Amino acid sequence: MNVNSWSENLVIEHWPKRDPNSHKGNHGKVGIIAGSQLMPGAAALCAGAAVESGAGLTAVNTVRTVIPIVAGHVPEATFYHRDDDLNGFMEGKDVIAAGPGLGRLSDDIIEDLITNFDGPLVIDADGLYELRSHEVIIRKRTAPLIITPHAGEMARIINEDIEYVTGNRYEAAEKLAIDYGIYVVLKGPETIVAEPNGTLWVNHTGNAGLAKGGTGDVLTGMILAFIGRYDDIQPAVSSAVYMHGYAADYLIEHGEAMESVTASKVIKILSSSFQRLIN
Ligand SMILES: NC(=O)C1=CN([C@@H]2O[C@H](COP(=O)(O)OP(=O)(O)OC[C@H]3O[C@@H](n4cnc5c(N)ncnc54)[C@H](OP(=O)(O)O)[C@@H]3O)[C@@H](O)[C@H]2O)[C@@H](O)CC1
Ligand SMILES: Nc1ncnc2c1ncn2[C@@H]1O[C@H](COP(=O)(O)OP(=O)(O)O)[C@@H](O)[C@H]1O
Repeated sequence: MNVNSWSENLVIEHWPKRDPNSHKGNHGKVGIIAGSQLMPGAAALCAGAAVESGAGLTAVNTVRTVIPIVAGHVPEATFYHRDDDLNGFMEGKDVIAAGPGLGRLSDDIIEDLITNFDGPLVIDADGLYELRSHEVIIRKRTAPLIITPHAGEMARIINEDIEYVTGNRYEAAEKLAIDYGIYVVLKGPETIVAEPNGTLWVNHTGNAGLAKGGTGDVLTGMILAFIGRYDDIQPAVSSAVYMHGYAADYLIEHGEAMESVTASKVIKILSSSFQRLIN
């Protein structure tokens, strides 16, 4: 098994410099399909993390009632009604993430994206609920697919129990990545990024303060923004995972109690985390 560590030096080496002559269109036109009436926060956290991670243009596709809530938290985002034609939302997007707080009744959206969106696609959370039933269209897809399951979601995708996944993390991530030809981000302490060829990258940042609802939604927004800014998928995904954990570690260094780490605080400290490590 080919297991590597994604280190601080690799994050710095791959960090894309912001060209002084660039404009917003050069830093990723990213789309987020997230949120539902009872989970508006997932969309707000995902969009907030994308904006704070450097995405040039962030568009959010969500239900009508959730738009004012997300806009109140992320005025930089633009919006698209969930009921409107999905092709219109896909148009012009460099990368799309779908799933946080989506609810489990929106699988037609996931199927449509896998089949018809020709850029990198990130699927997380509720978007993963029926993933196993899409094996055939996933194998046919040519553009990159990145999935970000926690152990519970991974167990459902591979039809094993959670104990199997937690006891066989490397094997499970490697096998699924190769079988489906996708990038698998198996979350948890020491998150693993598996490439479609089976190469594994393990992350060593982060702490148990992250074990709280919403931090995965933040990671999805970061992965989305990083993919929008990088040339290659794996360095983007591994660096986003690294900086998500690094920001949580930085909160603890700043005197935050592990109990009081929140997804919103992770977003707020991203800027100084990037500043300390990179700039
Ligand atoms: N503010 C908002 O709007 C928020 C919205 N959110 C949205 O909620 C939606 C549901 O997402 P979810 O991950 O909470 O699904 P959920 O059905 O509980 O888990 C499925 C199974 O997996 C298990 N399991 C979970 N993690 C595990 C682990 N690390 N290691 C091992 N097992 C683990 C879990 O086990 P259990 O917790 O029962 O022990 C259960 O059996 C999703 O759309 C998300 O975006 C949240 O982000 C919160 C903030
Ligand atoms: N004990 C831990 N140590 C380090 N990172 C953790 C720990 N627990 C959770 N995390 C990280 O926090 C995030 C949780 O994501 P997820 O389970 O999808 O939560 P949610 O869906 O509520 O946002 C993941 O990035 C995971 O790697």
